[in-house]
Amino acid sequence: MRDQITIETGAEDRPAAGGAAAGAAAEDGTAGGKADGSTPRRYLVIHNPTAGGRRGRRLRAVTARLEQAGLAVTIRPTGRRGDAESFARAVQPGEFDAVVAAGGDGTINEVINGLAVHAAAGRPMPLGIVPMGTANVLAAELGLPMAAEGIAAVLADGRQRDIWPALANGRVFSMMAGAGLDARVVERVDPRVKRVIGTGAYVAETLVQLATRPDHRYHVSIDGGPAEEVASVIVAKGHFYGGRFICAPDARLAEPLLHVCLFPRGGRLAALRYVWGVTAGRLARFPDYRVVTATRVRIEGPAGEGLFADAVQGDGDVLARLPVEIALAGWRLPVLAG
Ligand SMILES: Nc1ncnc2c1ncn2[C@@H]1O[C@H](COP(=O)(O)OP(=O)(O)OP(=O)(O)O)[C@@H](O)[C@H]1O
Repeated sequence: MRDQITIETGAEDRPAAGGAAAGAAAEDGTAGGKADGSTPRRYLVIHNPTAGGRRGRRLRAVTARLEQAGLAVTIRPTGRRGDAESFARAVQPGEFDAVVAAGGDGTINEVINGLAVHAAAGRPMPLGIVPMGTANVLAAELGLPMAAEGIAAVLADGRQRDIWPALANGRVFSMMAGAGLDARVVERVDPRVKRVIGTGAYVAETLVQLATRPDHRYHVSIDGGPAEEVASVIVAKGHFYGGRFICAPDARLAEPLLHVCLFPRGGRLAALRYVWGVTAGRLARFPDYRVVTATRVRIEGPAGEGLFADAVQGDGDVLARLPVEIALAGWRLPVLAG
């Protein structure tokens, strides 16, 4: 059954769009495909070959298992930033039964932004995930396995769970968005260092930012209320942050609600204390730290003051610039997550 895996090398190799409409999301909660099994389910795998220090072996093991399970897999490698989103957006109704993002949280975020077009139009295309990044926060939040066998089993099983993404100035995020220290770290972290030392690169960049950055203030308005001044803010859709740290313990992907994490105190010492609180799991005990639920958040900040103070990170990449309007996207995305 070797011919059930197609690996594309360039745009000219891509099959024409179209094909039988198998239905993106079957009513039984599994990915589409004919009930009698006569047509193999077709998965498009969008692969970032540069993600996570090139964990290509994991993807090969996953696709081999999907092939054994009788699925038709098309692998479409990205060539540059933005490709993953374009590939996902270009999928035609009925062309594939699911789109699988093989990469880190940045690539998954791009694929979700591409799938947003289908979901918003009422034709949601299920998302699958092969976690291949540094932190893999979304995979952790969904409780996905990290080994090839487990990943393939979840994808082949086809069972779906709905998540409620959110928007930051029109860009979709699934896990979290933030302004302040973490956004600056995301903007400044060196991808080459990340490839070598993994999540340690974020720790190193956080220390650099703490040592060098001036103290910026941000104004956060929740559900149209009065603006509150903070040093940093994270708007969470899931409860994990930056790996397996927890900022918003009650945030759930399956709930259409934003959890706004407010870090009010300014200054380097306070920032260091918050970083320690997050990494040591002590944040909830800080009397000045608050988490507020919301459906709409506006963040204004030191736009134009330089030093990357106006970056807004979403799912671990810079997604927008301040001022930013954050709100629920208003549509659900089915995810192959067992
Ligand atoms: N072929 C490519 N070449 C360069 N950049 C790419 C390519 N494909 C995707 N990207 C971009 O690279 C960025 C990082 O990718 P991704 O998140 O998948 O991997 P990572 O950085 O190793 O993992 P993590 O986000 O978990 O740290 C994303 O923003 C994505 O848009």
